Amino acid sequence: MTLSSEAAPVVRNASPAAAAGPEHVSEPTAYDAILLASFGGPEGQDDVIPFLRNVTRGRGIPDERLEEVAHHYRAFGGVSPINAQNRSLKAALEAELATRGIDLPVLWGNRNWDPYLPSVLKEADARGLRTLIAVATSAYSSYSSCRQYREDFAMALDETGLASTMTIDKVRQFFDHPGFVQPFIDGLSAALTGIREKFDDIDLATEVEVLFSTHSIPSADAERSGPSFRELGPEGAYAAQHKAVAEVVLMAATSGLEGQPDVPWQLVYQSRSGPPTQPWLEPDINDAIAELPARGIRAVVIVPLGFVSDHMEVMWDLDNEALESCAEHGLYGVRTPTPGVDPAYVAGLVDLVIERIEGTPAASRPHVTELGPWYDVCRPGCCENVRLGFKPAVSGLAP
Ligand SMILES: CC1=C(CCC(=O)O)c2cc3nc(cc4[nH]c(cc5[nH]c(cc1n2)c(C)c5CCC(=O)O)c(CCC(=O)O)c4C)C(CCC(=O)O)=C3C
Ligand SMILES: [Fe+2]
Repeated sequence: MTLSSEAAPVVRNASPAAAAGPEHVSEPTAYDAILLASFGGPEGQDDVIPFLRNVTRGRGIPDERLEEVAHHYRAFGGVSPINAQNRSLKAALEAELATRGIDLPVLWGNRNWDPYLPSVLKEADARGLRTLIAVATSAYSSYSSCRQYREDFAMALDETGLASTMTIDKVRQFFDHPGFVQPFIDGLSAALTGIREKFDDIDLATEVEVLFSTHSIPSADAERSGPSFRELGPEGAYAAQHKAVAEVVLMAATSGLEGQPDVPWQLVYQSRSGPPTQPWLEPDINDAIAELPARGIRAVVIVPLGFVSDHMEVMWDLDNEALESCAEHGLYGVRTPTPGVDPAYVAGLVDLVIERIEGTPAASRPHVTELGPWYDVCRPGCCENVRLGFKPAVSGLAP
């Protein structure tokens, strides 16, 4: 069943089974294909401005301003690492599905660059694939990392005329799924061991700081992240989810180290954009780094907790800018890996699809924080954008 496109604000294209399920978990569903949905990125210098126009569409940002953002991409030949990451991830998912004997095609579509979502939906329709389960390359709850994907699915269904014949559900936000979390634990554990080997006199409990870094978002978006009925503090589900995962990662990474040191840590934000008058989540990672020497810190581990793979934000804002900030302040700095195509992560994404096919009860769903397992179908008002206004979205419940 699909609700008509005029009927907003309502759930559109969430399968009736999904909408009817208990609070967290939808009914078992026989999906035809996985839709690997991502942000997209330019693949050459000529793509950069058209890509940025896509990202900022509807916000009237002049090309001159876009050129300022473009210099990150220009420095890498106009090529974002994100598409190569997604091609690898698609291949890894296909290999994992084949190993498990699961016959489920993986379609890859982006919000902001080729292959665009509408063309992928047309292809799916032509192949008779009409009940899709989306895996978005984004783990946490916020407008940019969840709802905007759901809105763009709804838009693509409208644009292609498939809204009444195709269903797009979406796996739960997987910030606390063990498959996503494990690569961060492994990376942090290796980095701390490496620091101990490099500086044999260093005290991990007083001279090292772990900076868990994620994308900053407007404070107004943070406040509205997650379902409106959950009291998760003024920075909403977005910050709460990151903090909860950071604690788990730190605990697991240090428990294997000799003496189980209590390593200081904080959640920091990066890649802020928007006008300076608009409040975004803080502290910025570079400001946080500047404060560290005065507290006797000698080494910093940057854990890119908000990123599923090596995006431009990781390559530029962390490896270029943040590690440079460390050097400027006389700090030894190291950045740990993103999940990328780590086998635990790939297997975890497949598990997230299987739990939807099987309708696994909430109690049996893996999750490593008290906040999860997150909802199969977004709750009323979830991650609404107060700046850009209401748009219909799939895979969510009406207020
Ligand atoms: C939370 C979050 C994620 C993580 C979730 C997810 O992974 O989806 C994310 C991912 C990404 N963001 C990306 C790139 C960009 N994001 C922009 C702008 C913005 N991002 C925001 C937030 C997020 N963004 C916000 C609140 C804005 C301001 C726009 C607004 O007011 O709503 C702009 C416009 C220019 C600018 O404003 O700087 C660009 C070019 C790329 C591709 C990188 C590559 O090529 O590797 C990726 C994966
Ligand atoms: Fe972004």
